[in-house]
Amino acid sequence: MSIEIRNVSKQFGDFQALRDVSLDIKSGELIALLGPSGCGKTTLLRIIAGLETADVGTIHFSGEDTTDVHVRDRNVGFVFQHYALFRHMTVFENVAFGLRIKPRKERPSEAVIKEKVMKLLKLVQLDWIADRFPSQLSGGQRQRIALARALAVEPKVLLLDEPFGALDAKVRKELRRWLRQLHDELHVTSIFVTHDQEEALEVADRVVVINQGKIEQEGTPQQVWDNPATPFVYGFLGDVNLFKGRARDGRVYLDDGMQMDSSDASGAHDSQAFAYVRPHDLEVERYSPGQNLDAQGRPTGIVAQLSRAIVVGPIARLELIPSETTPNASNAGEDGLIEAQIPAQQFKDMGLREGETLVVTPRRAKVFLDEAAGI
Ligand SMILES: Nc1ncnc2c1ncn2[C@@H]1O[C@H](COP(=O)(O)OP(=O)(O)OP(=O)(O)O)[C@@H](O)[C@H]1O
Repeated sequence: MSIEIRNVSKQFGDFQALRDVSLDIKSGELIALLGPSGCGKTTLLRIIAGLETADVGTIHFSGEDTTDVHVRDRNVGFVFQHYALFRHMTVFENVAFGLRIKPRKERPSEAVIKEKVMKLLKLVQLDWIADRFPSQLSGGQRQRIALARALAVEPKVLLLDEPFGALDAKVRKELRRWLRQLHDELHVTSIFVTHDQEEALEVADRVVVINQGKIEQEGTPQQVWDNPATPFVYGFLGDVNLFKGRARDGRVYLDDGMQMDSSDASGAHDSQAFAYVRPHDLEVERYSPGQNLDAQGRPTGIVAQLSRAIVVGPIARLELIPSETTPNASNAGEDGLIEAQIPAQQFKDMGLREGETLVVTPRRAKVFLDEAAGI
């Protein structure tokens, strides 16, 4: 079943939770709604489910307006972060619940229920604990049972609200891989709410980034990662250094003294510029005088002191303090640090030591201009 969301807005008192949200979800797609706490993800999910009504806008399921369709007739399955399984029922009975409460005419026979529940328990790889009670399960097992229970009534749409939010990192990782495999088998149109960018990028066919009730960007995980459309998306998708400066005629002059060409700045006359550089897109070299200048004597990298190196596994995370900043420079992180990431092997081969002076040069930067701030 496809879902068409058109111009949906929702207000709670004075607070605008959703602003003119439009989104098309294809049948069988797995979509991640990604955004910070309070951005409106759950509200959108609840409106799709019919648990909440939009002030403005419509939701269509496969072209059919759902406005007057009651939540129980929408054929939607849910899994929430704290999905309370019925404590007094076994795993088997929990999964069978949705089938047993169907009206008599639609209710399957006991034999069919048994077959179906056991098939679902096999699918979530928990058929061996059918007789246990929820209190005897781990958190990850409980969420898999919650998913089996949601799937028992063969929903056309599956809504998952931070389903792995309460679990530890290792189990989360296992379950998200497992959810992806399950989705590839069943192809139920699914919407997955998360504030964890890694989870969204790994699981979804398409990621929808939401901020303050508005869609900032939508696209495949790769599109969104490679080309964040706004500073917000850049910042939300992972660690990033922000360098401020000014841009003129395709060239960016950062407050740290570094300059670079950027096609993002081609139309700039004299605008404020914000250059975003991911830690692994910074090249790190040992400093020697004059070495960070190009043929015309213009600085291409930032001279900085290595204040801290954290080497864990294959990656070395370097924290650097820029040496030459103009008085009003407020660059990189809020604490003024630049973060670079290089392979741990390179770190060892270079024999870097804390306190050394290095040069960091962006291999790749995305520049956003604030024309309004131009002179
Ligand atoms: N019934 C309600 N009454 C008043 N305000 C509400 C109601 N439901 C949600 N809100 C507000 O709307 C905003 C969006 O809430 P929502 O639950 O959609 O956010 P979210 O992105 O899912 O956040 P989280 O990740 O923390 O669950 C929040 O500021 C919340 O306080």
